[in-house]
Amino acid sequence: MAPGSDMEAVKRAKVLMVGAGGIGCELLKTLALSGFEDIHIIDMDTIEVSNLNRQFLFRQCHVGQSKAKVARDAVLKFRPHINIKPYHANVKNPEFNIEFFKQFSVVVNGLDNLDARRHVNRLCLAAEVPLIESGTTGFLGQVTVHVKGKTECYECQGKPTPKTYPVCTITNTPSKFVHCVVWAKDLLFAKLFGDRSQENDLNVQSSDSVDASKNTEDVFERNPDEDLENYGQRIYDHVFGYNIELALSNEETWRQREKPRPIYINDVLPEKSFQKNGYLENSIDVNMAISAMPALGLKSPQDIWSLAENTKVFLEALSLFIKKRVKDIGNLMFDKDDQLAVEFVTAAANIRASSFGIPMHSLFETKGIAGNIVHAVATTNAIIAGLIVIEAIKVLQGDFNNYRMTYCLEFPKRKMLLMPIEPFEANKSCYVCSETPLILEINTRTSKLRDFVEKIVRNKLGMNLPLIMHGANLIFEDGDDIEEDVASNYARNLDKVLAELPSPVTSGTVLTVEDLQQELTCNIIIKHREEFNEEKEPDGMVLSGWTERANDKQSSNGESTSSVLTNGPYVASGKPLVSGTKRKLSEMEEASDNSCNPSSKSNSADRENPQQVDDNDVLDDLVILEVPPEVPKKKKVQLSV
Ligand SMILES: Nc1ncnc2c1ncn2[C@@H]1O[C@H](COP(=O)(O)OP(=O)(O)OP(=O)(O)O)[C@@H](O)[C@H]1O
Ligand SMILES: [Zn+2]
Repeated sequence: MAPGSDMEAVKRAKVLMVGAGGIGCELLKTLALSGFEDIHIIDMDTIEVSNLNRQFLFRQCHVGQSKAKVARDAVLKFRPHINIKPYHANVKNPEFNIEFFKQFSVVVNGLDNLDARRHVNRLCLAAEVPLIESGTTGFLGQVTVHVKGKTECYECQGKPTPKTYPVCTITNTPSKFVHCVVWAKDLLFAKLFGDRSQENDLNVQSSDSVDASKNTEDVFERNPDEDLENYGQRIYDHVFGYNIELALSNEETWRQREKPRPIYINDVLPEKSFQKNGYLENSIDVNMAISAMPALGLKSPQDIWSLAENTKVFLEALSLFIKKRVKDIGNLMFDKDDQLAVEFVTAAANIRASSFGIPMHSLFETKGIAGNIVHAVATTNAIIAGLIVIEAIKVLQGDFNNYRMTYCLEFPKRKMLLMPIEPFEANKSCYVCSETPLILEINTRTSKLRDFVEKIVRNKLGMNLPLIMHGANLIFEDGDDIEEDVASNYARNLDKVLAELPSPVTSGTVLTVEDLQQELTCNIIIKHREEFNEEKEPDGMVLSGWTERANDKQSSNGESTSSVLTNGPYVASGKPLVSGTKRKLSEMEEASDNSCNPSSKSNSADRENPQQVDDNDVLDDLVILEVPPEVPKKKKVQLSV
């Protein structure tokens, strides 16, 4: 319960809690027990069995029900007289507009993805409602306070891009198991079962291998009269045998690297023992999740399968997708909760690993890597929830001098497990909370409006329902209520290159991009540029102006400083809130690893410092900096007395 003097503000407050998962359950309980009496909850999910170990407001009997509603009911049992209003919905829905947000005294987030966090940040800014943000990953966590006009907004600091890898490392020169998993998941799985119209680097081999592109054009298509067994073997031999042979033909690549070994099915299963086992014929219990393992006698997800077992799982899973899930093919995205997908990816990653002399892993481990899973720690969620409530109370009291962003560390430093830091002031060039224009370097003669909308407006700027204007001309708009002829006009525009739009976009053009729901407007100055570096600038365009980089340099990292944290990972301020799901290979880039250059063999051992959470490459939800921010160079908020 909040101290007596705080109680009035707490009792009167109307709180919006977004997300009723790991942090949200703790938060709702702590809010209720601290004296809050009017709480609205938005969560779009239903309860899953896997939530029960830490989302303690939920029980087995609630599986399948709305998290927001069940959380409300659970808390009303011990605080029956308070008002809790649940919304089983996506916070990005239009009903949660600025007017809706304005009714609240404070918004508290218990979310798990960047997209929703950015959206809530924008609505809080527009509605002028204070926001308390939070995030946890394993033992690490953080809480930040965002009050318009007083502190930075959630987006004032650049969000780190998730851990990424150069395309050539994935396609040609994997050196770690994670590279094989990314290949299996984002290339092979996507190629066989995903949207075939999407670009896919699976076939990229050495640039001089003319045959590669010729031969691989149709290889993933199943011929109409081809039986499943032949198809599976053909794919196997192509990706693990033929493609590796091709890669080997580029001798320069292997001058300083271990050569991979091509693997053909006849080498692994000379007797075609999988046929004898009847792997294609096993009937599947329709009530069970479709799985390749039972028919092959593989029981434990913790076991590391042999090459032969991986080969059988590969063939069986491929066959099951075609026999049992043919409707999904063409639309599938890898999902860590899809057993058959995990089996296929595990097998494919292991076979590739074996080819490159990389140790193989179990299905359990592969699932963790492929799904970016960092196991949640209930106590971290509880600590973070407590800190959120403490900051919410300060915000309600207007106790501006005492706002703190707080980091929860894995190991105590100077006997402190929680690191409180004064909040930063707003970044004057933040495109979200200031009006600074952005600059986009782009090839206006080759890039289509669609590329601009997808890569910049949606991905980089996080806009939900964008509207794009060139002067007074509307060139694109998204929404349900657009008339048919206008919509088909926009659709035509999307397929045009920028310079050939009805009002041509060329160097010097200023585009205005708006999201009315988020009440966000940005001006983007276009600069034509002919060429881009495929590895370093995979989008084929570069957005700047928002001095994310400058901030990074200024802040912490350079001058900041507490020696307190020097040896350990440090959770960067305001950052750990990046979603770690479904990355495209085209977005992949790993700054320190330029393995495309054959002479720059990456020294993975150097990078495998167990102190840095880096390696298993599973920590996408949290940003770890190697240098701690003690005395941030970035200006702190001027505290008024
Ligand atoms: N756009 C959104 N609108 C509403 N709720 C959201 C939105 N995005 C995420 N959430 C909710 O935020 C919560 C985050 O909780 P948490 O991180 O514990 O994830 P989880 O889905 O419960 O667990 P896990 O990902 O480990 O299975 C989830 O309940 C999720 O439904
Ligand atoms: Zn900002």
